[in-house]
Amino acid sequence: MAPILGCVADDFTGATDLANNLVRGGMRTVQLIGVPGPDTDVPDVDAIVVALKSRTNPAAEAVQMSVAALDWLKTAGCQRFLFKYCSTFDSTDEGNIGPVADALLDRLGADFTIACPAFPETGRTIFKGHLFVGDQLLSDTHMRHHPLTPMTDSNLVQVLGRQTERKVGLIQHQDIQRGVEAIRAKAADLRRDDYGYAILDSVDDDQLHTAGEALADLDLITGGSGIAIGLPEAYRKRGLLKASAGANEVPAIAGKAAVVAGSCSAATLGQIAEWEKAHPAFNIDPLMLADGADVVGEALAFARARVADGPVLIYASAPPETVKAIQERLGRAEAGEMVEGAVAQIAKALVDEDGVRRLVVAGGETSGAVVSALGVTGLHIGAQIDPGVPGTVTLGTAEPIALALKSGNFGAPDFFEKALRVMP
Ligand SMILES: Nc1ncnc2c1ncn2[C@@H]1O[C@H](COP(=O)(O)OP(=O)(O)O)[C@@H](O)[C@H]1O
Ligand SMILES: O=C(O)[C@@H](O)C(=O)COP(=O)(O)O
Repeated sequence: MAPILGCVADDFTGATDLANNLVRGGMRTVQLIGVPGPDTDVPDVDAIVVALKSRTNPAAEAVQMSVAALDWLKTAGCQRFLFKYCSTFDSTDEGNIGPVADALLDRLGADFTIACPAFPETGRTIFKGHLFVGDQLLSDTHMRHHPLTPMTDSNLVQVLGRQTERKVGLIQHQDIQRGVEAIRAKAADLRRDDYGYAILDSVDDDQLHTAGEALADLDLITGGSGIAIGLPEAYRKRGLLKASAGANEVPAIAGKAAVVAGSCSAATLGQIAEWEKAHPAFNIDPLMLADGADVVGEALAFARARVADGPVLIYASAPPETVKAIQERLGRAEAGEMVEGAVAQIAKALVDEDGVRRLVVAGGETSGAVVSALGVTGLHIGAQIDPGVPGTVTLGTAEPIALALKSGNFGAPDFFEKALRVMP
């Protein structure tokens, strides 16, 4: 049977977040890393998530990768598609959410979709088109200082409107409260009035379940992982998805453990502080890296002296004022790439040379760099560690590795310890 849903995710942690919600709904899901080649076997699953590292690429590149992923998913037999981006709508006025969604709509010959980054379980809600994180508007949170995609406007109608030529409308809270038919009617009205997109309000999981039922037959849905929570049940009602127990079963992996972090998000900084209370940690200084010091070698020496006795953390993460100063000296993209490269090199050496088989990575871009360096081609999705983050087991590596890819913003303060305790 062909998969029901084909997904294109704009970063690797985002992809596991989406896969986690599909698995929790009972859909057998595999995550593939990068655009699959023509010879890649189509896994026997209900959903495939193609994880790209396209969130912060130039828009034209992100479009090209996303369309290639869509084409592969179409060839694999998928008939419905989902474009997954960040629940904090990480993007700039140049893209990449608008340009990629436009290109996917064009490729599918579709003229309308929704945009809904809501993920209430992690505090992301949308009300009257405005995105909240917890009790604050997005633009009042630390996201306004994000190293790559600072978010300074919470009005998603405006934010997406600056990224696309198509008209952007809104399906409001009260329409969703009125139920499935009201949502469909509002979507039909907007479509008739030549709107290409509707931002979809959603303040809780019930609304996302209602929206999932209402919109499950769109060719393309766009949003965060929350928009997927209503889809498995909608597919079951349509007879597309059979009851599937054990969608999250993966093998257990033994071996040494490490954590690497390149995320500078508030949640990660809190998790590092919590970890440092009881475990060893090494801080990478990007300015020393830039000066040519052997920071990678020092980090590895630090880890090698300790990893046989217990897990170690290597991190580049720093608070906003430090990141700002570093970016002013090195350039935003240059600093990001350099740090990602160093963290990935360290993770690869720990796996290849030191027997690390249980690895936690913090940060979306950072995860992309690490997963690419390790040669991972896919991930089996296991049970959830914290909302938005499942344990996974790698495909394509010489030996399977238990991997948790943590979005910067996700996870409780004790996430690193918990992940190493509960992941397969
Ligand atoms: N100290 C630092 N100074 C500047 N940039 C940094 C520093 N530490 C990490 N970075 C970069 O910041 C970016 C964080 O993005 P990401 O890994 O996606 O984290 P998040 O999931 O929190 O957004 C990466 O490109 C990373 O290399
Ligand atoms: O939707 C989300 O918030 C996450 O799935 C996600 O995409 C996070 O991205 P990073 O913060 O860059 O890890």
